[in-house]
Amino acid sequence: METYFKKRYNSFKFAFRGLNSALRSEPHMRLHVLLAVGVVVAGFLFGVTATEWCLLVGCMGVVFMAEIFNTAIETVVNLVSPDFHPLAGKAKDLAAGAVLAAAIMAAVVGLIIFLPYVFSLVNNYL
Ligand SMILES: Nc1ncnc2c1ncn2[C@@H]1O[C@H](COP(=O)(O)OP(=O)(O)OP(=O)(O)O)[C@@H](O)[C@H]1O
Repeated sequence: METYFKKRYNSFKFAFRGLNSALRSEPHMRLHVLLAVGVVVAGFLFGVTATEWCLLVGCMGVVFMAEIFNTAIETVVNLVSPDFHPLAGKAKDLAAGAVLAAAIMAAVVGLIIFLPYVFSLVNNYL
């Protein structure tokens, strides 16, 4: 039983090490976190609904996840193919494309949620 809990504890420890490594080594990851903080601040300022919070948090999670997978794929590609190879390039381009797709979708969801709040704020001041 102790071994079971020790293994689970280690799994979490390794996963947090992965998160820490992504944050420390990836400038893009830090940018995503900065943008997410901006979204959370805007969410509180505009008083978005519970459903809107769920959508925003879901989008942030998908972007973080895509960026971390992208980093993992880049790392493995660098390990197995340090020299130039078209397939290595394709794998990295695909992983980067996944991040871009997630970021575009998150931006669209953000605009759909926040634009009406911004418009009503502007209308109140006009
Ligand atoms: N071993 C390789 N063989 C062929 N093309 C490669 C190789 N390594 C990188 N590339 C090409 O260069 C691009 C940039 O690769 P790089 O490893 O610099 O990632 P990056 O853009 O710095 O990623 P990030 O900024 O997320 O760390 C890749 O998307 C790919 O097109």
